[in-house]
Amino acid sequence: MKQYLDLCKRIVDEGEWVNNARTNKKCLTVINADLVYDVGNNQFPLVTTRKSFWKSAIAEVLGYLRGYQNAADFRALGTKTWDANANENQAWLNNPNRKGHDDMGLIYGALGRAFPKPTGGHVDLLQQIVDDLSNGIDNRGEILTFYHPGAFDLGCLRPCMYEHHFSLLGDTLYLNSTQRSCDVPLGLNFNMVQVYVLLALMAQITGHKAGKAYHKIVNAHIYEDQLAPMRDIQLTREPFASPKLIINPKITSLNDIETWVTLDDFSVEDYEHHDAIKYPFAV
Ligand SMILES: Nc1nc(=O)c2c([nH]1)NC[C@@H]1CN(c3ccc(C(=O)N[C@@H](CCC(=O)O)C(=O)O)cc3)CN21
Ligand SMILES: O=c1ccn([C@H]2C[C@H](O)[C@@H](COP(=O)(O)O)O2)c(=O)[nH]1
Repeated sequence: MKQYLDLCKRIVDEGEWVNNARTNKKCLTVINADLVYDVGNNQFPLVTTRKSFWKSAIAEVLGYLRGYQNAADFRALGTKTWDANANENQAWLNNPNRKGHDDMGLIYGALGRAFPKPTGGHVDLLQQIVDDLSNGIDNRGEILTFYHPGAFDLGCLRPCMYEHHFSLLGDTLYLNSTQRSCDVPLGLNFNMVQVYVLLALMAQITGHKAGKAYHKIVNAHIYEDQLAPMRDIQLTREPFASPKLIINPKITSLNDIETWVTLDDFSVEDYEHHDAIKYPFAV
């Protein structure tokens, strides 16, 4: 939580204004931030200086792992967070590749679970990584990537957290996640939860202890209309102690995640937080 607040404060104190053409908004921006989550010791990085809707964040991860590409599937899991990008973004609405209402196109897991090969066909990157790690193999390239520049015009948004690299040291699993662009008030509140949950789940289903997750952010920004609530409300609040995330121990395989896991398989204990803050969302 402290590292999150430090980053918010750094943007407010040292950020530079950058015009963003896609959203037509200005962003107060810094380059490079490195966050670390101690997953092995259950230091769940949930924001406490406002109410965090952590279930939505986990629903997004489950959708990515299942390769979903439709906002209705994300809603069925329990989050509406992809509705606006699927249905309100004018560039995507005008794109002839969009297949109707709620279609998100080739994004995130749709790529990671079926990455197109130059020679034709696809590779299921996630299944390969799960198989390797389950057999104790780390080939120094256990990389789940959602980044495919040739597919940018086939999806509603380029992936923000675009790469997750897993590593084994003995029986401990580590994760390095890379994010190219980060909406710190809204997106990062979720992305910290997601990096944490991804390592915890992958360790659980591949039979390893979870170590640390290292989260690299390149462009970290606050949109112009989010600055006042961040600076004048959220940053004036004292954080509470970190809560605990509990994951159903019956989740033991990728197939479980694909077939029966729901948000009921996750709970948070001892979550003390300040009131909700509704930040504007840039489509
Ligand atoms: N501008 C922008 N920021 C983002 O963080 C973002 C995107 N676009 N587009 C793709 C996804 C969608 N994400 C979202 C979308 C909405 C919320 C949001 O509205 N959060 C509210 C309420 C969440 C709820 O009730 O479930 C919040 O207070 O956190 C958060 C992340 C993260 N990503
Ligand atoms: O997981 C996510 C997804 C998206 N974001 C934010 C980062 C940016 O503010 C927008 C994406 O806009 P681009 O023009 O494609 O950079 O969404 C996030 O923080 N986390």
